[in-house]
Amino acid sequence: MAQFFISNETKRLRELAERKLSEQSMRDVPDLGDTLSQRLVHELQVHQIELEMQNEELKLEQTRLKLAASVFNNTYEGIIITDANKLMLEVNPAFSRITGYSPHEAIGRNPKMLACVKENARIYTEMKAALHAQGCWRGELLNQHKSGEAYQITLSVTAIHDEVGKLINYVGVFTDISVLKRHEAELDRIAHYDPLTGTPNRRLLADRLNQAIAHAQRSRLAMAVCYLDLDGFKQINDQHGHAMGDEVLIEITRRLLAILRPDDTLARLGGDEFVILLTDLPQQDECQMILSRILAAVCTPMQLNKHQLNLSASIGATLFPSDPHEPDLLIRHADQAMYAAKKAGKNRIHFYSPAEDLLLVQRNQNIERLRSALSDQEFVLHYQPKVDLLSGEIIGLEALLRWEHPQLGLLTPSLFLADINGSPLEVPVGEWVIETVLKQMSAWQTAGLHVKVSLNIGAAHLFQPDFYDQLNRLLSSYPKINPAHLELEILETTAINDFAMASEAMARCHQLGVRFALDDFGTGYSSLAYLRRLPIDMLKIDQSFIRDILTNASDLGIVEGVILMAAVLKHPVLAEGVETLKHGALLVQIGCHLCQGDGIAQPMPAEQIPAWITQWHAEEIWHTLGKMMLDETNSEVIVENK
Ligand SMILES: Nc1nc2c(ncn2[C@@H]2O[C@H](COP(=O)(O)OP(=O)(O)OP(=O)(O)O)[C@@H](O)[C@H]2O)c(=O)[nH]1
Repeated sequence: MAQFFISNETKRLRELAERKLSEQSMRDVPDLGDTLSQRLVHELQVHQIELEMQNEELKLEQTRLKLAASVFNNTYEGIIITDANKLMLEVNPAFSRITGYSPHEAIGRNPKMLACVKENARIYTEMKAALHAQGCWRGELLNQHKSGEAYQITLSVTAIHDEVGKLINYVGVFTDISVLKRHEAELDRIAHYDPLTGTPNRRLLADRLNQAIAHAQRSRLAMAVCYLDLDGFKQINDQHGHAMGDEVLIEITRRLLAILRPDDTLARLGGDEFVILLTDLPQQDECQMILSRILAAVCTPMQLNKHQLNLSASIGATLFPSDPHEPDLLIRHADQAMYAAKKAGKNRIHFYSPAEDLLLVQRNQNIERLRSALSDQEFVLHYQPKVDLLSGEIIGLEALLRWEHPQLGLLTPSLFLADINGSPLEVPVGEWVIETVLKQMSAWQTAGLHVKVSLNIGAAHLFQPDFYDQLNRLLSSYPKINPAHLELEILETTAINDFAMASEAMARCHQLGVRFALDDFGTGYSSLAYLRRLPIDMLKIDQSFIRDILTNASDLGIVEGVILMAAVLKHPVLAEGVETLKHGALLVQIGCHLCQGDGIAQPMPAEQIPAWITQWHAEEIWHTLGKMMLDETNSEVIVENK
């Protein structure tokens, strides 16, 4: 066969030489006639041209080969040439650089010696099929350096056939892409993982949640989306610094991962908020069990930098498919349930319930409506007088919130205050109340009416870090008002449940001159020791005790006890909810002469106050109370007491 090509090549060269000679002869060769010598000369000339041409072509070929050799030797890519049996015939220097094997160690062996064969098993099957069908393959493989270190390559393999189609060689060209892969992995890590804890971030959580939902649908086992938020984490940052806060988050992550199974997911959404996906749950009990273990793990005291920290968490959970919604909504439901756990007192697990959800939706609508009520100035304040039934003195007024609803008319707080409390509206509404009261006091003062006013302050408002500054700013803008004429009423439960915060906030505001009253006194079963340490100027006995004192001996007993307690604490005491003058008469008799209630005056708009005051002084009702006690009230009480 080679012979065939050689003679063909010879023939081609001869023809070319003949043609070249005939062109030349026409120009410069003298005509020697048709003799033997002429033919010989011709033959020689043709042969000479033939040799020159061969020489030329050899030079060209040599240049090409040199170039090919230079590429083979200098290219950055590793090159392997094998025989048809895939045994290496030639490798280039880049091969040795990448693989760690010298040509001597490689030649005669199968290139699989370079690879992590087990990891690449599927790829080899694909490669074999592609080489068979298309004569080439391109893809990625995991190789192992002579030193044992794994590295990733892209490889393209081409099958080489001879002129008649017989497979004679394979040529493989490969590049080490480990650095590229490491960069890729780094970018992936940055995009999908939380840098502090190394757990998936929100984006990866979305992927995992989709997978978990698909898995739950296939397996027919439930999946739980759980939202975990540490309780009081801000305080750890504030007390011990952000770096320590970070360490807490890392330690919490470690504890949670120790409990979760490999198929579960722990993601950090930011701050102290984590989402946990629990898969393959036969029932809710199982979920409850795992979450209880998680809660216990969070609560186990933590020793960090010589400090012992006691943490807890609030967890909300929802189960798919009983909560059959899309991923975003499942996370929102778990978040809502977590919020309910916080509201119920923290350090607990709460499961999402659609009925609760409905209530929440309604509440959010209500809050939105109340927000526009505030901006549209639909809130008003009514004022209820507080009097001394012994002297007849008006000791102050309590400002009470009302909503002048455009359709429903005047609404009392029992219809809307629950929606405001604990909502983002609590502070702005509270600030509106303080400002409106100060404005009103200022207007009354200008009209010659100097009267003390009290208002109710919610816990969330009082505990705002800038409450003192805000109050100070407001008081400064009404310099004619004596701060001691402003009284802030806080609930007994607020003061006691958050005793440290409450006493600190109250003490600071006290320095401004404002006074404090403890509202609903008696409902909190508070210890006297606690109450004694609060800067209180007035105790208000809750109206629930007052309402039935005329007919219920035990209520009367309680009120007598409360009055005694107030005396021990050396604070003035005022009875709220005095519905009739008879109640007032009895209260005076048992030692409480400061009263407030519909029996004296109902809450009224500010503009009616001056007229009421005039009338109160004119009627001098308090002078008749002593008679009332003797004639009627006493007898009723005595009957009951029996
Ligand atoms: N150390 C640290 N703190 C962070 C990080 N990201 C957010 N925070 C802080 O985490 C705190 C989250 O506080 P919240 O969850 O709002 O407050 P909390 O005190 O836990 O209150 P409750 O959840 O109601 O118990 C805030 O003080 C943030 O400034 C972080 O990467 N590291």
